Amino acid sequence: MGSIPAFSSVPAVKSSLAPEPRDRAAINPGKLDGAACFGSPMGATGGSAGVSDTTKKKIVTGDFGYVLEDVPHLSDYIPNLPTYPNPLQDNPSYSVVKQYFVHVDDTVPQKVVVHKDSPRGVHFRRAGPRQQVYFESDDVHACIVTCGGLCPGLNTVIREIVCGLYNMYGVKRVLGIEGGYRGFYARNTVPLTPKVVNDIHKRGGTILGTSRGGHDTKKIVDSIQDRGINQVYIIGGDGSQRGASVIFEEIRRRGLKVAVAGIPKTIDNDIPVIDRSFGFNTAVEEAQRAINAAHVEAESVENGIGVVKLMGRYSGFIAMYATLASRDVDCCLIPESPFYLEGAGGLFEYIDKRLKENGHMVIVMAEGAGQELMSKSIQSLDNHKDASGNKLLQDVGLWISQSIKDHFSQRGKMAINLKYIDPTYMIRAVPSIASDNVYCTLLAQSAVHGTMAGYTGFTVGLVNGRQTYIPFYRITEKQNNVVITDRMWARLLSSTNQPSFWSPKDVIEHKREEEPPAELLDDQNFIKDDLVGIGKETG
Ligand SMILES: Nc1ncnc2c1ncn2[C@@H]1O[C@H](COP(=O)(O)OP(=O)(O)O)[C@@H](O)[C@H]1O
Ligand SMILES: O=P(O)(O)OC[C@H]1O[C@](O)(COP(=O)(O)O)[C@@H](O)[C@@H]1O
Ligand SMILES: [Mg+2]
Repeated sequence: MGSIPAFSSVPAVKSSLAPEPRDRAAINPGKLDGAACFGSPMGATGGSAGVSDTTKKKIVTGDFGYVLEDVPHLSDYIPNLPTYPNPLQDNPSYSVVKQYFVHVDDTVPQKVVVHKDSPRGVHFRRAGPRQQVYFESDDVHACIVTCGGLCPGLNTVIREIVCGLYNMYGVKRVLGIEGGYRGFYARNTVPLTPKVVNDIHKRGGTILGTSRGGHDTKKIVDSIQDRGINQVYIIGGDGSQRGASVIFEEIRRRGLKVAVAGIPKTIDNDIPVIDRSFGFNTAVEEAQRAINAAHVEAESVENGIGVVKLMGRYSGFIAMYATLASRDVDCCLIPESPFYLEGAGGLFEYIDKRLKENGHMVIVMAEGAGQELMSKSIQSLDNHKDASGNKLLQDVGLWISQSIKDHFSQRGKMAINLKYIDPTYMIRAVPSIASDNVYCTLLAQSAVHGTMAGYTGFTVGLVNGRQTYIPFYRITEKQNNVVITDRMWARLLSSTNQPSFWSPKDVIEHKREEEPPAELLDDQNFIKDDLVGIGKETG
């Protein structure tokens, strides 16, 4: 891939102002607060504010430690782009809304818990419709692709992108790319209209199909160019967003007027920055059915043990929230919290104690938990990867079930009755629940508003209950994991009463390792405490 023009080629102040005409304040005459100051030509007036022009990152700083991690805009690399009035201003449904258009300088803080002297910290651009758009409706040729594993809500996002483009912006040409990234060059496409997508949110899966692997950037961008596509909507997880990022970079390198938007999808909730991923609540809800079944089976027999394995290759959020929601679970095992089987404080000792106390127990495991404990022969397959490069795991549920059975039969102490339930694919193949459907709608509409306004190279995401545009690198640079020194994991430990499998010395050392750096650009897990947070205001 050739070199990518850095933002340094863009005049500093323009890069923060370009997306909106300067008479925006007259249209939305709300009082500008301090955060809005960077939007005025602050660089020219001096002070501490300025735009970083040394990297591809579009960082804008303001007073009192204000930082905006902004997203690229088509006008960053294509000069003199014309703008058009947003057709929404004539839409009867929206025209009645007071200040429907988002103010040019609206941004959303990443950190909402602050002290009186805290710096204002990192912000993201607020999502939503802009007064001016960079595409004429008739000129838009959009495409949608779904990549990676399934997740409840995929069809809802597809539906709402199509309906958002049609109904809000009068866009008539939307193409579905079938079968994930490779579909751009190796599969068919399907025209998408509101009629075609009308009922799809009631179905699980994705009507477009999906795949792992098959990301050939050059072929994908050639196909985008050949088909005359100018808006690309990519629905997928961390891998897909990495793919979206390189597609965006190649598009920018070629100087094409093509906006690229990512809609983050992960059943595991392992994407950082965002409050939670769509479909996650549905998965947690569906997992309750398996846990209930395990509980019924376990409590109906003597020394009954129900083992449930849930998704979570590297992050145990589904297992943690399903456990907290259920209250029938006696032990939850996740990849982030190492455990051991034998000896004092180990799992076998706890099972023995729990069965003696209560006569039955339920264990919930994330599939990535305890991988390191599995026998050497199983671990020899450890380096096997799927087509996207994700580590292939062995069935930890089967292994732990067998280990528990072996342990109790060898000692001849206690006859146990163990039932293993593996609902892995059932929790992600279902249609999304109502709250996820609403969430998917807002994400899809935010993505449409963003691309129409000329933003590109962004992922749309909920940050502190607000829709935002987040630069790709923030989504892909690290993984969201359960922090076992956070309050949420402590809540879980106290609800199950399971051992932490940690010595006091381990806890102190772990806390030290997890100590968040004091600088501004850190990504603390402050919001993860309230991850489910569906009661928060959105939009
Ligand atoms: N670093 C990367 N660069 C480009 N494409 C990638 C990268 N990582 C993954 N992809 C592509 O993204 C798609 C989905 O990735 P995958 O890891 O399977 O799922 P998810 O997006 O849900 O994490 C696949 O087509 C894969 O080839
Ligand atoms: O068997 P598949 O389709 O590869 O999917 C299984 C895996 O996908 C996951 O759900 C995560 O995948 P994504 O990153 O695509 O969301 C894991 O929890 C699970 O191990
Ligand atoms: Mg992934």
